[in-house]
Amino acid sequence: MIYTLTLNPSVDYIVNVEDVILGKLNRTKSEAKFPGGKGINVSRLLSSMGVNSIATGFLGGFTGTYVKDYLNKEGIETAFVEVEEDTRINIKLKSTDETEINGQGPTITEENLNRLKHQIRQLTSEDVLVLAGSIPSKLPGTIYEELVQVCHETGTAFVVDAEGSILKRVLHFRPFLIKPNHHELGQFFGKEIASCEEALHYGKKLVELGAKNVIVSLADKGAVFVNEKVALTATVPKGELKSSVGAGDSMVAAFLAKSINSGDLKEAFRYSVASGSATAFSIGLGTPEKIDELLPQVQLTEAL
Ligand SMILES: Nc1ncnc2c1ncn2[C@@H]1O[C@H](COP(=O)(O)OP(=O)(O)OP(=O)(O)O)[C@@H](O)[C@H]1O
Ligand SMILES: O=P(O)(O)OC[C@@]1(O)O[C@H](CO)[C@@H](O)[C@@H]1O
Repeated sequence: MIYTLTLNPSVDYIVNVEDVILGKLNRTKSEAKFPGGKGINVSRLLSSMGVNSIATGFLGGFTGTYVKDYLNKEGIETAFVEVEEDTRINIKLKSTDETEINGQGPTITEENLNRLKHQIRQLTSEDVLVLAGSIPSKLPGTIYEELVQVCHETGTAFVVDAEGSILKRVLHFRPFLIKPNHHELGQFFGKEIASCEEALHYGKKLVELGAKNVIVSLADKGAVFVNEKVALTATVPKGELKSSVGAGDSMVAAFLAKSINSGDLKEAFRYSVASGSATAFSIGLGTPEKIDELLPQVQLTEAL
């Protein structure tokens, strides 16, 4: 079974305002809300592709109930640890630019955390754990490392989608997949990374440091894939950017779904790029139909 772990889920409130004027009353042109948080987005995308997963992490209050009910209505099994305070609301403001304001999230007690650790300890070598998103400020900064250590002991394959400083701590445990964007990759190496060539160069270093498969996304500039056997660059489909929220998570979900079903990692990468763009061209997550429509625009080139 695939488990997705979102330590700090959210209700994403996506508002479209024509021209935001700070310090004034602005009215929305359109608005939408969705359950959010990176692991949750992975579960939702997997579900739309017919792949089951169990979503876990911490949820609380009326916003937590909204997230849980929404997922359950979509047929996604949940195993969240309930916390007392409300799950956060993250504002995604789409105007001429995209602006995000992410909340801090609820307090997580030691007992809450122990319950989660106990859950993760029950996973086996038959399972895959996707750890995605930031670590809430109330939790120890080493939590991913601790959980990944448990996966290492139980033989559970794991995927990490998180910022560079977190990646640094987990690479030696040999994640099945990591998916930094070019900013996160740059943060990892203390360099600015702006092209697919640079991303390939540093992506290969992540493989040397322990990652089994690495995808680096560069938004509309392309994406790269590296493992011990191949290095590929991909073109990215052209279209109207509606909201990139969840685009990276959609890449992770599609790669997992395809690689588990077919074992063909190149095709999984191609599908993953189409999936990222399907979401970027949608309000909310992309659909399998949209992914299939965009797939012909994703061309792979083997890098030397
Ligand atoms: N403007 C765009 N045009 C086409 N595709 C895009 C665009 N922006 C994002 N994508 C698609 O989404 C994928 C992920 O985008 P990006 O590199 O912004 O990742 P990310 O920063 O992890 O995303 P997120 O917004 O979810 O945090 C890209 O590889 C691409 O397939
Ligand atoms: O605050 P974090 O955990 O870094 O990111 C949370 C978040 O911005 O990421 C998802 C998109 O990837 C959204 O659904 C959610 O609001």
